[in-house]
Parts: sequence; C-alpha cells; structure tokens
Amino acid sequence: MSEEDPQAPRIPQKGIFDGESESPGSGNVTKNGQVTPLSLMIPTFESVQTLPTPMTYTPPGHSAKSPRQALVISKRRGDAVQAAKEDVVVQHRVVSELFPLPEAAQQRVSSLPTVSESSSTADFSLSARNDLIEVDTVDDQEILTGYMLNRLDVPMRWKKVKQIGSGNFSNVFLYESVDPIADPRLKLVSVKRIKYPEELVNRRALNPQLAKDLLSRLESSLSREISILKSLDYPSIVKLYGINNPVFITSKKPLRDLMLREDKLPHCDMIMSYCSGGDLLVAATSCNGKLEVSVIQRLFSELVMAVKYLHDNNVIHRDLKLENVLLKFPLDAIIDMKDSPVYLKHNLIELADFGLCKKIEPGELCTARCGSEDYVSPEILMGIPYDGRLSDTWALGVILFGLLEDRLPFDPPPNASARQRNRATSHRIARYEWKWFRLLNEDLDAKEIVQHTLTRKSERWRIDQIRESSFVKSTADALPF
Ligand SMILES: Nc1ncnc2c1ncn2[C@@H]1O[C@H](COP(=O)(O)OP(=O)(O)OP(=O)(O)O)[C@@H](O)[C@H]1O
Repeated sequence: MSEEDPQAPRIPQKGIFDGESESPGSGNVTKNGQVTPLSLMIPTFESVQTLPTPMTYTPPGHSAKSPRQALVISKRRGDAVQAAKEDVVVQHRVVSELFPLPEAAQQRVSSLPTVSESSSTADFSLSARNDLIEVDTVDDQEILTGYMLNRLDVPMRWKKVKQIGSGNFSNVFLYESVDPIADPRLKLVSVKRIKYPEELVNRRALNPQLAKDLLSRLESSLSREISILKSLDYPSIVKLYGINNPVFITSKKPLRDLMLREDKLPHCDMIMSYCSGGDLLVAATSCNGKLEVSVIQRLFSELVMAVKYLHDNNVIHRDLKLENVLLKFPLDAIIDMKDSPVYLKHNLIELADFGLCKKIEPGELCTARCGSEDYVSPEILMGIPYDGRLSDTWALGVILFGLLEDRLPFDPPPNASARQRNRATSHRIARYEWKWFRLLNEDLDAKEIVQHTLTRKSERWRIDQIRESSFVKSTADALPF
C-alpha cells in the first residue's frame, strides 16, 4: 500500500467523527445550542463494523476503572501502585489482547489482528484432533534449562528467584544462573513465560475451530516476537538471549511441530535481559508526580532513540506505553546518578514487549487494530489503515504527557463532571480531547512534542522530528549510542 491514505470509508452523517475532517471537540449541535457527544460508527470497513471497540477486556468481577483519576488510576495502573507497595505482582487483564475469548462477542476485547496479519489456520495440527488440548504448564518450574541463541546445542540452567511482572500474554520471572558463566549479563535474567489463553489450559468447552484459531494467532505472534527480537541490537531495547526450546528459534511453526512431537502444547520461556528498576509506570507512580523534568528528559530522549532505531529498521512497536519502558536501575539510583558521567554514558532504559511489533515495508500501512487502550491512536480506533510509525509517535506523546502531568492525557480531566467521567477513553481519544493542567502556564519545550504528536496524523511528527526537537536533541546528541 502507498503512504497515501487509502480510500477510507467516508462518513455521510453530519456530526459523526471521521478522525480527520472534524475538528477536535466538535459534536452535533442541537436546536437549543447544546453540543451532544459524537457517535462513533463506521458503517463498513473490512472486518470492522462498529467503532470504537473499547480496547479492554474486563473479566467478570473486575471493575475497569477505579474512581481515582491520576496516573495511578485504572486497571493495571491502579494495581501497579498497590503492587509496588506490597512487592507483589497483581494479575490484570487489559489491552493488547490478541486472543479473543470464546464469549468475546459479549465482552470487551481488543487487538484482533485482521486476517491479513494472521497466519493461516488451515493446516493446523489441531484440525485432526478432538477438542481436548493438553497444555504443558510449568508455573512452578524452579530450574529452567535454556539455550543461547548463538549456542542452541549447549544447555544452560537458571534457578527461579521470584516473579517480577505479569501481562496479558505472559508472566515474567527473575532467574539466576546456577552454572558457571562467562558472560556476566547472563547471571540474572528475566524469563518471559508465555501465558496460554485460559480456555486452552482449562480445556473448557472448546470448539475445535476456535482452538485452531487461538493457537494459530498465538503461534504467529510468538514467532513474530521472537524473530524480530532476534534481529534487534540496540542498548535501549530488551535483549533476547535464549529460549527454553531451540524449536522456537529453528522452526517457522514451532507450536505445530512441538505439538506433533509431544502431543501437548509446549511452554515457551524467553530468556531476556533483566532490568532491575522495573517498569516506568510503577517508578513514575511511586514519585507521586515529583519526577524532575530533567530526569523525564533523559529517559524520554533515550526512548525516542530506541523508537528511532526501530523505525529506521522498518519495525513498528505498536504497544509503546509506560509499562513497557523498563529501567536498568531503580529510579532512586538513576536520580542519584544525575551528576555522574555515567548518566549520559550508559543506557538507563530498555524498551520491552515486542508482542505486537511488526516488520513493515517502507510505505506499508497496517490494519490490525491493536495496542493498549490509553495509548492507541485515533486512526487505529477508527479501524482505518494506519501508518504504524505515526501510531508509535502518538503513543510517545501519551507517554511524555503522562510523565509531565502525572496523569494520562485521555483519562477524564481532574475537574470532570460525572458525565465526562463516564465517557469512554476511546471517545476522548477520537476527539483529540486532552488538556494541560499542571503545565498549563509553564513554558516548557517538552510541550511542543505532545502538541505535535497528540494530533491528527496528517500533522503528526514522525520520530525524526521528535529526535530533532529541542527537548530531545540536546540529550540525545550527548548519548554515545
Ligand atoms: N526484562 C525485564 N526486566 C524486568 N521486568 C520485566 C522485564 N520484562 C518484563 N518485565 C515486567 O513484566 C511486565 C510484563 O511484561 P511484558 O509487557 O513483556 O508482558 P506482556 O504479557 O506482553 O504484557 P502486555 O499485557 O502489556 O502485552 C512488564 O510491564 C514489566 O513490569
């Protein structure tokens, strides 16, 4: 596809937002002059019928948002503070879900890759099977045997220390080497253990077609994540060192191959670099809004360099968010380093979670509606083909705003009325409805980045423009990588 916008469906009704032609904040004006909220429906577009689909799955018994409105609010974010305080990992189900649950029709699910981005399910080995799938679950595995990407023939062993994270698709653990190792980076590693959809694990009423579909999506996203991570080499991007089974590296259809061999769904452990500072969401939240602008500038500039590396290599991330920016050291240690030469010499972050990334052709547009609710761009919400690099720079704007304002831009504003609070985040995103509060009267060059990224795509800054902005340039120029 060309870089030009394809012929997206035009919306005939007045007052319905089309993501490009309406000005932010506009709506239907009634006879008495009141503005009614916009309706967000697109009649047809490939597999998309109704928009926006809220990009969150809320499991029964969980409320999607807690009433507090700050960076600490909502879903995983609400849990994050509690988790940080109690040093526990909180289970959460939010966003960027590749796997619809069987009851998805009634529930709120996001991130279904369109057919063009999923692999074919036609020859999936399950097709010949009955509807029972045995899953090799290893939740309590204390000793992990793994193979380095460059030495797939030599097993190495690590011992589990603790769980350090949890996402929709994985649990993440800290492991420590039990063998003598030459490379000190392999002493402490993080292990991303892929979570299989619960329906597969519990073997609940699984329709074989659905099972095939789920497994096919799982396999394609897993293979994509592994192959792209293998190809990346940048200090500020998480490193994939090894894997628990070489078949995940050597085969293009590892799940099918392993299922044929072992007659059960194999577990997948990705052995990766460890970031002892945890994720930026928890770190920033623990500062209670007191993160200094100079520290934000240092971390954000490095993040911009990481995303520039990706885009220069035709890779889009599609799930940029505070939770996926990992700190190499605890935030306190980073702040204490500020006056040391180390501060600008070494990478302080690693960008993680490449589960939704994609290698693209230079002008290619994407169609998969994926991402995380708070960070997703209007064009993805609208279901029109999108330039993944511009959706990444939108997400960078959300991240920077979040760090500067201590709240995410499309959360209900601090002074929101009850009606505004009840409105979906996607509604505010589609209307580009965000405002400065804390920084309203501040003259800060960081603000121009937010202004030029949280805007319609025809005006949105690309990564090189963010890199050259005054807020990023001075720091990025000083980094040796
Ligand atoms: N290398 C690492 N070092 C330290 N912590 C990590 C590392 N990798 C992941 N984590 C922690 O685990 C969490 C989940 O990891 P990750 O985002 O890769 O999983 P996921 O299942 O793909 O998540 P999501 O639901 O956001 O897609 C991260 O937010 C982070 O807190």
